[in-house]
Amino acid sequence: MPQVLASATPRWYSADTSAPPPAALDKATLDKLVRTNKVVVFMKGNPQAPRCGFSNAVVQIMRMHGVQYDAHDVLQNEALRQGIKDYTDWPTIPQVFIDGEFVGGCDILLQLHQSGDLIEELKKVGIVSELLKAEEAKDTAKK
Ligand SMILES: N[C@@H](CCC(=O)N[C@@H](CS)C(=O)NCC(=O)O)C(=O)O
Repeated sequence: MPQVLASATPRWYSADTSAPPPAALDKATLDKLVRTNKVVVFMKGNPQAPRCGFSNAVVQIMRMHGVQYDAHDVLQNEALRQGIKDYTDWPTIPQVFIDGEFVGGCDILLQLHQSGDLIEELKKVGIVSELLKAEEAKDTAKK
């Protein structure tokens, strides 16, 4: 490559494919991470600024239910990004855990939300969904 072009190559461009992929986080670390709260979400970005539409959808669903959760931004940590995919054998982000158990990604969470099963899953771990509270308040007002 002529010198002038080489020096004009943007710093983020690299044709170097010999760099090793980042190590994935180990199972023991992830076992702990998925239990830091009753609900844990691995996402792109954070709840205030999701950086992918699927992660944003999960945030919106959690918000509707008024759920407090721990969110881990995989874009800040490549070892976490790969580690969580290996851990669940699930190829994509976001990933949602309830009580340490893998629930699924955005599509599954949306299905659970639409069927009403998310309210039940949350109830099992002692979380009363804001949607359930609103329904109950409506029923009480009718009586
Ligand atoms: N249908 C998936 C959509 C999620 C998805 O396709 N995520 C992609 C793009 S954000 C992904 O994580 N790709 C692998 C990666 O970025 O590491 C779901 O239900 O969560």
